[in-house]
Amino acid sequence: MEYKKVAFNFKDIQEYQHDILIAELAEIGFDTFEDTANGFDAFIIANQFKETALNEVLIGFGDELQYTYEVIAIEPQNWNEEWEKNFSPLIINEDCYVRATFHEHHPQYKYEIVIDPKMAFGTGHHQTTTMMMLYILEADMQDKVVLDMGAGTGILGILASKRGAKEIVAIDNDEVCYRSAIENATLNEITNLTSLCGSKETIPSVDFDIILANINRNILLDQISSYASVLKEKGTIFFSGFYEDPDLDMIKAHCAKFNLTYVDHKKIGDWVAAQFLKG
Ligand SMILES: C[S@@+](CC[C@H](N)C(=O)[O-])C[C@H]1O[C@@H](n2cnc3c(N)ncnc32)[C@H](O)[C@@H]1O
Repeated sequence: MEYKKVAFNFKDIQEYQHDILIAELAEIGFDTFEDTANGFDAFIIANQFKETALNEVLIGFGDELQYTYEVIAIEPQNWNEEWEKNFSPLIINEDCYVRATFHEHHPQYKYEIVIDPKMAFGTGHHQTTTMMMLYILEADMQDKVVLDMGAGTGILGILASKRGAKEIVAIDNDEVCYRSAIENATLNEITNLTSLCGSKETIPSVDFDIILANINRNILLDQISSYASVLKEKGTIFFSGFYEDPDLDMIKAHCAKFNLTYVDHKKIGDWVAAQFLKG
């Protein structure tokens, strides 16, 4: 997935202006923001970036804001190269071992997952993936029908399968991830995972027992109603890809509109994962 970064520099931006601007940028598709010394960087999927929309937002501030900005294309990262350079096998909760094809096989672990990430996200090392894996390890997965939304490498669906899930539908809107999930399922001899390329409109009309979605706050807010409509009564959703403040409260409030009740959440570093129950 190609991204663009818009690097903003401000002269004396007030906190309330900073918050309003971020909220308005989120409305036009920016999904991640990182504060910098003199402003912040805002990230957007490259083909969603429209400079006219950005300028309309900025014009709305009139003379209140003095700023400069620069639009920078972010090269798609070759996660595989990065991973091979830096990756060591990962152990989660003592019984789950994630390794690459070039690492040694260790049969003593109850759940061994082999991942070849190529350009897809999902090796278990990112805090959001780790927390989702912890939820999967704690949950009852036996015979469950699972949706893995924003599947990346397919790591979450693969773990769900190894924990006894009956059927997994993995969906990603990135063609590379869609193929990566198929390849990784094969590497792990998983035969009950179907990988689909698409987004919320691709979700099949199946009654899911469990939904896994590690994406980002804005996409989750946009897709929660679709998840709620295919989740069984008393089914569970595990979300990640967002921060505690203000994202968790926004997600809780939106879930409540669709009869999804907050159960609990985990936090590692700045990242959060949360569990909701239908009903
Ligand atoms: C943070 S990664 C998570 C990957 C993996 N599930 C994990 O937990 O490590 C988010 C994934 O969501 C996918 N994605 C982003 N927007 C999406 C959308 N609208 N519909 C489906 N997938 C999306 C991205 O391509 C990416 O692979």
